[in-house]
Amino acid sequence: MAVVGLSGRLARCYCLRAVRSSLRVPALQLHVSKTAMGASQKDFESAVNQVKLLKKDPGNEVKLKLYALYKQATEGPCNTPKPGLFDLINKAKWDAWNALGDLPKETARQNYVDLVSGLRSSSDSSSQVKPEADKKQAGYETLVITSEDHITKIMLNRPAKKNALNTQMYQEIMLALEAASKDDSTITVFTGSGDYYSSGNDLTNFTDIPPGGVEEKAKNGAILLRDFVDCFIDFPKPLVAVVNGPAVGISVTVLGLFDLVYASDRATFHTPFSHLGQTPEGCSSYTFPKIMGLAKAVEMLIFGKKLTAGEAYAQGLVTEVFPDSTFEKEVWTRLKAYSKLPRNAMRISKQIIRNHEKEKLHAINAEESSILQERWLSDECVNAVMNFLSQKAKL
Ligand SMILES: CCCC/C=C/CC(=O)SCCNC(=O)CCNC(=O)[C@H](O)C(C)(C)COP(=O)(O)OP(=O)(O)OC[C@H]1O[C@@H](n2cnc3c(N)ncnc32)[C@H](O)[C@@H]1OP(=O)(O)O
Repeated sequence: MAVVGLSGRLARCYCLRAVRSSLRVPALQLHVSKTAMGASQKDFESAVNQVKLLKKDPGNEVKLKLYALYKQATEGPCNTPKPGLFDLINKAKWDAWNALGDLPKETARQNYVDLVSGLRSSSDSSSQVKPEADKKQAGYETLVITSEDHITKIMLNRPAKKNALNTQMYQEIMLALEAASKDDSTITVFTGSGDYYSSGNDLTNFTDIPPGGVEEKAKNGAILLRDFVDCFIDFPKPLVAVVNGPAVGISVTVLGLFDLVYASDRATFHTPFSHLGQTPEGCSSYTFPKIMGLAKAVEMLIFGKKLTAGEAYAQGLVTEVFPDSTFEKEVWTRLKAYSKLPRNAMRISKQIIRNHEKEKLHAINAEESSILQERWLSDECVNAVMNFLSQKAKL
């Protein structure tokens, strides 16, 4: 029977990954924040000096993070041969640096500065009260959330996996949106850490099969998807996407539910659903034709045409495109100005604009999720996911 076959193949995928992860040192996840404006060379040099003055030893894990960020900030991606298996210290340092992948130098520099600033405040801290600005919210593993200038920034933070959304990240985003809807910020911003905005659904989500088998997996996935997209439909404040790099799959489709989409000219927008044996989600089957017209929506959603930032702007999916070199600076200057506008007026205006369609969007979301539940069990989808996972397996 087809289902038994699929289940077996997914189980084999799972084993492949288990072997693979047992052979590899886990990637370091850097939970450091990147403030709105990039750190200057002077800030970076000052942070390098401050490390020497720390009163408390920060421990090996943090020292490795500092080492890796320093190397990435000064030399770029890891460019030295991997040390031998028994050269433990140099191997740990190499692994930490290598785990940063293509993280841009400026981001590494900023993350270094933020990490040192966190270390300084925790080492001087006991008696000090943290300033209101730039508070990093604790308790999230896949996100870095900061609040500054009445802006809550939710940064997807799995740069080594191109910010692919795993189950934990979906859940944390829902929690973060719930918290942001109630905090005193005026606007909420999504962005990505590293060179990608997001590579969409983490395809390894498909490998973790529960005792109820692939049907239960698909059912849980559909519930998660529906709940996740509902949070965007219902979000009451202006929601802004700062698309710092390529965006794939669900990270593109939900953009139709955002109020502003600012893109770097490095960003691309790709929804390869047919290639993956899947179908549109995030209400894109409705929002995309409405935003860009049926012909262009079909090109993206059925034929998987990848748009440049300029094309996405021309088709109305993106509000404005900025040169990558000035992207962060220009966008955050703009957002800081907007965040000073009266909070209630913005919230009520959003309600007036969006409320007519809420019910319809919820119905569309339910339908898209239920269709995907079936799709995930199809041969087409299973083969596409297996194909990706086996190409990426480094055995
Ligand atoms: C429950 C709700 C479900 C909602 C459903 C949503 C549908 C979608 O979102 S469909 C879109 C799914 N995404 C993709 O198909 C993208 C897959 N990834 C890629 O094609 C490529 O990785 C890339 C084009 C994004 C980047 O290629 P590049 O060569 O630059 O880098 P890589 O070496 O491939 O990636 C680095 C690292 O990251 C891992 N990774 C990247 N994307 C994903 C992903 N979507 N899922 C899982 N893992 C991903 C990749 O495997 C590499 O990991 P390793 O360094 O460990 O090999």
